Amino acid sequence: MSNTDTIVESIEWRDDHVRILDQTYLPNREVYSDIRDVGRMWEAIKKLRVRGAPAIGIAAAYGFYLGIKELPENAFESFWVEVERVADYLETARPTAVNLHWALERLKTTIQAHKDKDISEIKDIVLETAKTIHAEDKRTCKKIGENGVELVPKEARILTHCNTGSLATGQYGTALSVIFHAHEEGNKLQVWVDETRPLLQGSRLTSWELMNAEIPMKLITDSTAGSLIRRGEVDMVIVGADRVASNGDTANKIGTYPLAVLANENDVPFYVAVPLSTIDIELENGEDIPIEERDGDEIASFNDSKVAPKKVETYNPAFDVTPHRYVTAFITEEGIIKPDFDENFKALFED
Ligand SMILES: CSC[C@H]1O[C@H](OP(=O)(O)O)[C@H](O)[C@@H]1O
Repeated sequence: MSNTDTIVESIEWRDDHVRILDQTYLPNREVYSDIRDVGRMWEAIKKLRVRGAPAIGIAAAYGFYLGIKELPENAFESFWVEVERVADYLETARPTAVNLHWALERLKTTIQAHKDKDISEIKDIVLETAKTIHAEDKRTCKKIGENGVELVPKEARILTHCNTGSLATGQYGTALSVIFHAHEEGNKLQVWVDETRPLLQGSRLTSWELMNAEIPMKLITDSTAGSLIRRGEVDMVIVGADRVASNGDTANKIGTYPLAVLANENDVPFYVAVPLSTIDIELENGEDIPIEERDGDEIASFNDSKVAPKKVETYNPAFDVTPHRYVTAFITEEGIIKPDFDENFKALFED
């Protein structure tokens, strides 16, 4: 068994509930939580107990099932009203990662096609579709990793931002899947891991995943990345994404945009690893991507102790948008997508 097959799974359907690895406790404790209702799933997504665009989509799909599974089976009209309400409720958990919306739309479209069936059958279809979305994502992320290996030099110093590993997806990850697979192929890697303030997905989660996989890495502050790039100590940057517009403008964790500009300025390739489920093909460009603004206390406190004066004013956007001109290529399950992104993405989405 290759060591990529032993990579952790952050979310799992178990008989009648969802089991998640609660990422807010990592890396110090591996705490698993059983989620049995849609309200708990909404809270888990909101608090980043489960996080990362693909994982959020999978979690929302299971959450949707949890939200409808107890609905009465003899009240047809109110069932369909509740279906919309549950989907709308889950959509409010986090606005930027398009996978949340994509998964819910896919579930609603699927059951619309079975409107003539009994409610109990429709509930079963929802659960089966959620499991399919989950299984597809594992295969998709493995493929992203396999496709990305061709871009990784035999010896490479790779910089990455936030967490894009198995924890952020069904398994393997996106940008980290490329790193896992290149390592598996025998490439000599060293990964620069941005800590990724304020929630430290890099230091807490990416470090944990890479050390578990025994991949050489060094943890750095976000503000160190620029001088490493300037000094020629970074051979490539690979990040994930939360929403990609049809022209290639990319929303990702805050701090991605400056990395892209610095990589471009220093002729370092900047890659975005992303499943097609994160591409919002209806969106013309990145201007209208909703950017989640989170509680300022995430900046003003650390481990429940204040690191800023009481009542300090804050601004805490969780994502930024990188214009497509700074992206060298996208690494997807369908292969490497180079400019013109508009044309090439549309070709991928043609029926
Ligand atoms: C593979 S998607 C990972 C993506 O999601 C992260 O955001 P968050 O930790 O807030 O869910 C970050 O933007 C990653 O690139």
